[in-house]
Amino acid sequence: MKPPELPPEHPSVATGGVGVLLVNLGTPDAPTPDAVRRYLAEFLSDPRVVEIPAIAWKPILHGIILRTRPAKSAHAYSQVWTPEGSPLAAITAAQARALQERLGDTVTVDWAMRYGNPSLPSRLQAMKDAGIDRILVASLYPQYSGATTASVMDKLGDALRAMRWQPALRTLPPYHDDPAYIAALEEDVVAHVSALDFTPEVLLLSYHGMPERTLHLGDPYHCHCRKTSRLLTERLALRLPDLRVETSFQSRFGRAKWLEPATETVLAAEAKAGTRRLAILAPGFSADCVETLEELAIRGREVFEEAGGERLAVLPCLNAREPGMAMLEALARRELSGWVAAI
Ligand SMILES: C=CC1=C(C)c2cc3[nH]c(cc4nc(cc5[nH]c(cc1n2)c(C)c5CCC(=O)O)C(CCC(=O)O)=C4C)c(C)c3C=C
Ligand SMILES: [Fe+2]
Ligand SMILES: [Fe+2]
Repeated sequence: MKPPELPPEHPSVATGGVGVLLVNLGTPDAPTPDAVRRYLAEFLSDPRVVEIPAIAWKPILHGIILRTRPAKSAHAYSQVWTPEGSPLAAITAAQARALQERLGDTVTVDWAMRYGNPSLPSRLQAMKDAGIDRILVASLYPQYSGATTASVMDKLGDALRAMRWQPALRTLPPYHDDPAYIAALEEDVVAHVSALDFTPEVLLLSYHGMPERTLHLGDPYHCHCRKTSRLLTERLALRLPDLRVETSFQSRFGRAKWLEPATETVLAAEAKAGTRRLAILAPGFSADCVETLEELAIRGREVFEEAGGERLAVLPCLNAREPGMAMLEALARRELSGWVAAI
């Protein structure tokens, strides 16, 4: 039977598209104190990130932190800023372009940030307006934590609540122990370590820290990090048998106890104990950012060298290079199954 014709004044409606929305944490729009203050105000007001009751936290945030930290952080950002903007945004955009290439034009790939720009609600709406009504939201956090993965889910819920006509969504599960992720890290570490002009004695796997309390409250983040380290260590033992692999947590914030050991403590302790050549990898970051390029490669290096270390290599994150993109393609194809015929 012929479908009834739409009345002539009916607007055309785009539907039926499938998309992937890559999401990362977010970053300031510029390496200036004002832009950093705007970014930190949004980020540090998220109760998933700072789990202190608002009545106690707001005066500290607005009275102290947002008055002092933006200038310090803006200096850190200005040391790593690129012609394409913040490294985190530039690399996430490059990952989206590379994934688009790999998936072909049956799937539309876009990217968004949890905090700052391009915002998650704006890109979700833009995809829906373009007729993409089945969307895989892929948060680029291999290890689950309430502060990251769950916060993206909260924001998605907020965005959906404001939409009359919602797209169907799928979300990428944490992939901390996925063989494709471990294989990408293994391949990348072996390639980078073999290309160094020195042989590191130690590979330090440095993850972003979290308040220790979150572990006791049931957040699986610490276990996910430890499992990634264990699986990667097992693989590397076969390829680089003389390399000792250690794990640490960086980026401590505030006065509470954070997960240990702290990266800077390990860097100093290793150097003092006689380690002269060390490589660091940050497997929990899918893209290089201020935490790897400034905190590890600039400040971490100072700590290691001041304690007697001689050579430090900060290995790049998976970024948009082949091993990491092959992994993202494999994860995306798996999660899109049934939505797209044999892509
Ligand atoms: C209570 C504070 C913070 C928690 C908890 C936290 C968790 C967390 N963060 C990442 C990933 C990134 N964090 C980045 C920067 C950053 N993180 C915090 C604080 C907490 N993070 C601050 C204040 C900042 C800004 C920089 C600074 O002022 O020191 C970044 C880099 C962003 C960039 O623009 O380059 C990433 C990525 C994870 C994975 C995580 C919990 C697991
Ligand atoms: Fe952070
Ligand atoms: Fe940091």
